[in-house]
Amino acid sequence: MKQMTLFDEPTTVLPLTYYPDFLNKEEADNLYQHCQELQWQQNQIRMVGKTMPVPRLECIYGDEGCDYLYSKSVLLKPLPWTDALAKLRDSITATTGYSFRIVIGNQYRSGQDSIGWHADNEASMGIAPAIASISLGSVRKFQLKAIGGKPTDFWLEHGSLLAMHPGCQSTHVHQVPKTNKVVSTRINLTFRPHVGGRR
Ligand SMILES: O=C(O)CCC(=O)C(=O)O
Ligand SMILES: [Fe+2]
Repeated sequence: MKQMTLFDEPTTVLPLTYYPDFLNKEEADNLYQHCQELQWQQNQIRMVGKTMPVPRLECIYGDEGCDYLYSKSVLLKPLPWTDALAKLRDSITATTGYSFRIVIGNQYRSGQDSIGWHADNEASMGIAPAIASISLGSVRKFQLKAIGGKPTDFWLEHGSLLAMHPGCQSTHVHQVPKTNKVVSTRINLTFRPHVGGRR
């Protein structure tokens, strides 16, 4: 007997959820303004024996003592939550059901700022972390692929929320590639859990 199929092509279920209109235009514009006043830093990363500037600006806010070390070389020490970031954290928790202890900001100043293929699997976030990210400003391409698989492209819009579910960081990697298109600033806020520190 011929097997019935519902789809012409095999479909893949991706371990993320995209909410394009998580914030309305006014909320997103106000948050973008607030983010411009955050304490952005130009950090240095050590890779293959060389020290180089991280290709974006970064900032971190969160619970006391929730330090975050990535790529074994960049140590981020959280500043206390601002009211606006704490409010945003709570509304993301209300939508997704996930809890967060820190938020890391990325500021992509131009198309030459980027983040390469990686998974956010630092031990400080615990096992199978859920990560939620808010995008503001210019739209940039975000790619997600299963390890050894082909990328799926997402265009992360102003005011959108992307939730990467538990397990995503073990099975998939993601990036925001450089682009030669003329793009202005994009700000991304990634809310993350943390196993240490004080509440
Ligand atoms: O800018 C983005 O959308 C992704 C940022 C990211 O992957 C990270 O901070 O780990
Ligand atoms: Fe990431």
